[in-house]
Amino acid sequence: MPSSLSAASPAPVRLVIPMGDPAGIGPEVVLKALADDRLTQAARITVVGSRLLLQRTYDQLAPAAKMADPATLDIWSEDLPLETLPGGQGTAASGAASFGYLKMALAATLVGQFQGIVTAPIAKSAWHAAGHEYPGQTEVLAEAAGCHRFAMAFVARSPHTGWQLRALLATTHIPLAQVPQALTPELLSQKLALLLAGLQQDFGVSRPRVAIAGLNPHSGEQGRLGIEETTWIIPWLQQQRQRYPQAELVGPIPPDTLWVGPGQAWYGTTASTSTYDAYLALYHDQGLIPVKLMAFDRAVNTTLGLPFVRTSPDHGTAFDIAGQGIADATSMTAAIALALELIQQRQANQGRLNLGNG
Ligand SMILES: NC(=O)C1=CN([C@@H]2O[C@H](COP(=O)(O)OP(=O)(O)OC[C@H]3O[C@@H](n4cnc5c(N)ncnc54)[C@H](O)[C@@H]3O)[C@@H](O)[C@H]2O)C=CC1
Ligand SMILES: NCC(=O)COP(=O)(O)O
Repeated sequence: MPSSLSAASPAPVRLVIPMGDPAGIGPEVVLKALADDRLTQAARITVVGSRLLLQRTYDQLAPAAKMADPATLDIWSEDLPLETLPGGQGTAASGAASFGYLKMALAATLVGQFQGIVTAPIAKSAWHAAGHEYPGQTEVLAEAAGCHRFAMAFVARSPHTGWQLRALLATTHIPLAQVPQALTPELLSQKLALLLAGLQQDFGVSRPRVAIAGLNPHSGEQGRLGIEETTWIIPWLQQQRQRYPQAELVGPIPPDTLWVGPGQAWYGTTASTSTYDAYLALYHDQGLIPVKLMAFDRAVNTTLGLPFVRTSPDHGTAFDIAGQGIADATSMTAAIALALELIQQRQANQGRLNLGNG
């Protein structure tokens, strides 16, 4: 929990949480996270979902787990017949419901009712079954905000050392075979620009140091194990160094050794060889395997480039354990806490701008 959270913010921060797939662990982790008074005192939080389901989740699980009582929450309820939800699997009905919650939260955020959205997990397969062919929530948010440049980043603070891991994925939900075609100098330039802006504006890092992964084993071993590094990634990186003299851009680092420094800094096992303010991974699993290995219980997914703050837990709907009361809400709690931090940081930036203009 960041120490910067305070109930004494100048204006109450307003956050909205679409409840995610009703057949997954979203309702449970939302109620567990909202049992933390530090979060509910620091912001006015609205949940968009099914009041009936939240109540049923509370009635079934609260005796054994610390949960917010839905009666005490601000809930915008879009109720659905609970008998249409077979427990523990995503369906067209659950996908339609979670899509509807997201759209409702988004519409209210776009007209300024909320400064941030914390999305609980949805199942892409359930969305597709319901006819919503989006790769994920990120693309729905970006499209509605009219945002063509956006990026998926993961942030986690080590409970062992306090070090903050930040990783951005250059490509996300596409088949692995499409990654080499999808990766272009233009795309990487766009993602790097978003990362540097996010580090400076949202995380207060004025002279960012960023490590950029290679694509191939050993970063191509001088063309013997892949040619992308020599044909364009290394020349592209040279250009970016000239473009951003205030930043230190290191790479392409062999993708396996890239994560040695973060692992050491995360666990504090040995003196860290080298760490960076952020890591730019070229595809989903190149970034998310190490992030989840270190921080599955607490990493937060955040979207850079949107006009509002968006965070989400790093885990999915966990249909296999839904309704059992054993879902860990640490990542959901961290997602709400990070949203509050980012909103406070943006308010502080705005305050500085206003003072400068005055
Ligand atoms: N933020 C989001 O909306 C995300 C959604 N997904 C979606 O979730 C669905 C399931 O994806 P999976 O790959 O199975 O990942 P998953 O994260 O739902 O589950 C992976 C494993 O981790 C466990 N797990 C997950 N969250 C947990 C928690 N809070 N506490 C305890 N155990 C937990 C599950 O029981 C399962 O064994 C997919 O449809 C995927 O699209 C996946 C990742 C993020
Ligand atoms: N692997 C991250 C993930 O699935 C989250 O995607 P999104 O719904 O936040 O776009």
